[in-house]
Formats: sequence, C-alpha cells, structure tokens
Amino acid sequence: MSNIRITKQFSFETGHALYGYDGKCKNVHGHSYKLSVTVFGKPITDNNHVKFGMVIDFSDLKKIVKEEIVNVFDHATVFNKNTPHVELAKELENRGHNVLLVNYQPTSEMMVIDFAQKIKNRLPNHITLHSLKLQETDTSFAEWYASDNI
Ligand SMILES: Nc1nc2c(c(=O)[nH]1)N=C([C@H](O)[C@H](O)COP(=O)(O)OP(=O)(O)OP(=O)(O)O)CN2
Ligand SMILES: [Zn+2]
Repeated sequence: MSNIRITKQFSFETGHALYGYDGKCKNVHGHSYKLSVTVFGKPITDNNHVKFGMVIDFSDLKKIVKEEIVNVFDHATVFNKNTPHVELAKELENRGHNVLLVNYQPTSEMMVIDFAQKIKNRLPNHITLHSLKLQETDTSFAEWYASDNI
C-alpha cells in the first residue's frame, strides 16, 4: 500500500509581541494565523475497520490539533516569559485576559517548532508528521518539515 499525505487546515486569532525586536512587531498586535498540518501513513486496508481507506480520520487529526494548539492559542496573547514582557502578561492576566507565556520568542518559526513537537507527541505510532505551515499574514509564513530535521 502506498504512503499517502493528508492535510488539515486550521485558523486562529492570536496576539503577540516580539520583545527586543527592531521593528513594528515589538508592539502588541495580532494575526489571523492559518496552520496546515500534513501527516502521512498508509490507508487502512481492513474493510471491517471503521476507518477503512483512511490514513487517519480528519476528525481525529482535528481533535489533536484543536486540543494542543487551536484551543490554547485562539484569542490568547503570547509573550516570551524570559523577557520583561512577563510583567505586562501578569497585569493582563490579573485583569482577566487570556495570556499565554511561552519559553521562546513567539515568531512564526518558533511557534511552528513548538506546534510540531506538540502534534508529534499526540499522533498514533503508525502516523508520521510530515510538515506544518504556519501563515502569519497573507505574505509571511514558516514551515517545519520532518525531512529537514532528521
Ligand atoms: N522571520 C520572521 N520575521 C518576522 C516575524 C516572524 O515571525 N518571523 N514576525 C513579524 C511580525 O510579527 C509580523 O508578522 C509582521 O510581519 P510582516 O510580514 O513584516 O508584516 P507586514 O504587515 O509588514 O506584511 P506585508 O504583507 O509585507 O505588508 C515580523 N518579522
Ligand atoms: Zn506579528
């Protein structure tokens, strides 16, 4: 049986600020992120299996990505907890805002690395994460490929 790649796309609205950055993105601002998740494996050949013909049910992939990423990042503002932005984050949190402190600078590159690890940890053994594409704006995106990270 052939290996087949399948992709599911997600979107979420997230705020962030790049502490120490030398451009406008040092300011708190937000993006309508688009995330494409591609996995590969062999379609199930057992015709008695409820998932017959599927590599992984799109719904099962959706559940993983929603729980690990979309539900966590959507309408949250992400700050690097290793910067003075932690003070701002605490203030916002105290005022009831949805704040996410991460251990990295929240660029698209670093976010996509984080997302890859989180998704890999949740995939069944017979399914491999092939790639992620995280689109920050219409013209800017970062990609993670398993083949680039062997
Ligand atoms: N390598 C990276 N560069 C930048 C990132 C990033 O995550 N990785 N992030 C930002 C800002 O957060 C923001 O995304 C602005 O990006 P940019 O593409 O410059 O946005 P514009 O609105 O100027 O896009 P145009 O379509 O060119 O108008 C900055 N850099
Ligand atoms: Zn930005």
